[in-house]
Amino acid sequence: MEYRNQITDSIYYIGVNDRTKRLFESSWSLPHGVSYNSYLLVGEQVVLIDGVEIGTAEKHLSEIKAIIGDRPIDYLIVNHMEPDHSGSIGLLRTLYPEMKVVGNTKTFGMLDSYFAPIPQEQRVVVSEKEPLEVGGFSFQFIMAPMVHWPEVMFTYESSNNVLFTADAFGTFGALNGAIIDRDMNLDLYYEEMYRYYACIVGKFGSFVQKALEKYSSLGLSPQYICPTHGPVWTEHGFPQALAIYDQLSKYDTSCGAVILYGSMYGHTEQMAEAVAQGLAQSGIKEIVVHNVSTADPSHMLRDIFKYRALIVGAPTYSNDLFPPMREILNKVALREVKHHLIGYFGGCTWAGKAVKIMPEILEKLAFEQVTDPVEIKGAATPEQLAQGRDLGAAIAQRLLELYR
Ligand SMILES: Cc1cc2nc3c(=O)[nH]c(=O)nc-3n(C[C@H](O)[C@H](O)[C@H](O)COP(=O)(O)O)c2cc1C
Repeated sequence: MEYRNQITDSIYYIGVNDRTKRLFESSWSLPHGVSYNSYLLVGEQVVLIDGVEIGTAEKHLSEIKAIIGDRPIDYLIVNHMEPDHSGSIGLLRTLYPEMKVVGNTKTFGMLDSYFAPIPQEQRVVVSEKEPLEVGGFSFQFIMAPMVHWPEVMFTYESSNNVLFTADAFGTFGALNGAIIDRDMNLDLYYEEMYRYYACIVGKFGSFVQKALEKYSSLGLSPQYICPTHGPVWTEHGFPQALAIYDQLSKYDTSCGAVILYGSMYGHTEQMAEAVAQGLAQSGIKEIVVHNVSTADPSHMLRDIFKYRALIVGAPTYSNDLFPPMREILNKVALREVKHHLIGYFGGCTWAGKAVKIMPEILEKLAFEQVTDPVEIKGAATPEQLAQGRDLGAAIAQRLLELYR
């Protein structure tokens, strides 16, 4: 007998795993793959909630066919227009030309920019005040703007008591057999959630907070929470997923430090080691050191979202800051990371620019600078290495004050 991933009597999981793509959004590594989650509601009428990335559309369509055969899809609800979910809409509309498309006004603005115009009579424009009753299902819509993109909305289906949350509560990691959280070991998905949040949602903390407040004010207690990536959540795993999203969107961090250094010939690296020693000798146990030239940017961002202190060090390069350091600091600035402690150091051989340029970049981040920078020319002297250890110790002391 064929197996289908059924969540309730009328809701099927029809998402697709992608273990081929190497970089999500052409930017973020996928060592454990990713799932594009999509849901099919089969009642008196058929309702599809979100689609998949176009490269995986064939698998998605064959699953739809296996469930509904020749029945049409009557409605497509679009919670999120990012092409990893909306990429297959053009194809779906070709195959199901009568299908009505459900979205808010912003959704339709985006649909019009990506696809051939949808006839007016097939557009169902919804809002928080305009629920939708179709096919024996009762849908309510909760706008969640900028929980990644401006048009994002959550859809609540009350007869099944299921909430569809677009990218919110999503995580990297393909689904390896099981779909629902209670049927799998969640360690990997929670860990990947930090990386997913930092890279994908990280800039929009205040919007995530607003969406979480709205969700809690509605007093819903859904039996399933269905995001567009990663496991389907129940009361078994959802509290921890919610806690991670809440913590990260408040920029709440733990007592620890991330050292990012760039180094071509090892001199700046030696200073990074000294700073790490200073932190460790002062009692900080959570210390992560990344070489910006070789580290995965998603790992650096994840760790910056986890830990309170950031210490950066790089050499001067053609009268500028070593380019890989500029790149990662741009990524940090883009995410509007808040409430961090900062320290920095740099090097040169003839005219030190790195330590002059760094404050211009770091100023925009508005982090708390704990102590003066350390600058080296050529190789660090024993005194300069001691200053590096002191820099680490000063940051450790401030961390310990904050997390006493
Ligand atoms: C391509 C290149 C460009 C550099 N440009 C400058 C510069 O503009 N000003 C300067 O004082 N040093 C410059 N340096 C020297 C480095 O800043 C110096 O060698 C530093 O110690 C390198 O640190 P590292 O050993 O951690 O790589 C340059 C070095 C290289 C390889």
